[in-house]
Amino acid sequence: MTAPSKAQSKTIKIGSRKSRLALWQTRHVAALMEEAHDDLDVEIVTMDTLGDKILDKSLPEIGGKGIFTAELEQALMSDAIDLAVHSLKDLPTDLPEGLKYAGSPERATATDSLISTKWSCIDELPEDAIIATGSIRRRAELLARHPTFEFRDLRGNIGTRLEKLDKHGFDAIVMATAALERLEMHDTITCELPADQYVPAVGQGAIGIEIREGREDVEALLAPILHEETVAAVTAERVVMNRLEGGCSVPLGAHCRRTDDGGWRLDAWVGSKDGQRVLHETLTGDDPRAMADEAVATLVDKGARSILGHE
Ligand SMILES: NCc1[nH]cc(CCC(=O)O)c1CC(=O)O
Repeated sequence: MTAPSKAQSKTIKIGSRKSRLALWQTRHVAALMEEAHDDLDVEIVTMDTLGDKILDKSLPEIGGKGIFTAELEQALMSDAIDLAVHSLKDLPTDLPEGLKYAGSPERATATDSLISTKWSCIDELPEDAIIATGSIRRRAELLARHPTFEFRDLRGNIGTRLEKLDKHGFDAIVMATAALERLEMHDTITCELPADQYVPAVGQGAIGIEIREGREDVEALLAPILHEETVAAVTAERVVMNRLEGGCSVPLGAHCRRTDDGGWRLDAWVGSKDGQRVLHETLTGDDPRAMADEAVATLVDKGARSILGHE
């Protein structure tokens, strides 16, 4: 007998970072699991990661993969927690030996949004606008279309970032739409940047659940809360990132979504940090995984690796 009987109450420990967004996402997963299973007790275990502790450096400066995940991964490895909830965007594609990406619930909005108290949207910004963003992808994508914009680094949790907008006199900041929606700060959004022009980060807007390999018990509990379409889309995006060796330190975006006719569309974007050299592939079809392979092959053919600085 492997499945616990329904009458037996089971406790599952979910690991989470402590930020408001991380806790929102973890509570969301906990609620979905409790809804899907009678007699499941969910306990949330919070911890700080390197990315939470070091706030005075940019992400590429801190360097390395997994700066938001390593501490949670140690807890997974020792079974101190049964699953870890991440922003999928922060979960590297190559995971430590013995751990795996278990899937995602339904994705929220994947786009980036512009927030400004001075201007009504991106095309209204002055030529010398000062934009704050910690993301080299956002910077490169904005520079590709608006080469005269100036940039300032921006780190910290969402609340801190919003405070800095007026305090430092920035013209705008750019953040993930999903984060603002989840924290009920949708009102602060000045405009959403269209995903077919400003291609979002791989996995943006999706929650990623990580588990230890061999935990079939946890996989069985997760099965009813996973969203097939989301997993297919983000898996294609993660293939693009993995093949192009893109972490958060190279300007790379990939966005896969269903189209109105029931097919799929994949946008893959790579650029140089200054936005001067850009490749953007758009594919449609019915197999996201195959479309990812094709996008990578085309991008590599057109020189993606040299643009990203890998050769
Ligand atoms: N790297 C930080 C991070 N990781 C996930 C999100 C937002 C939520 C998401 O994309 O799912 C953010 C903030 C941001 O990009 O503005």
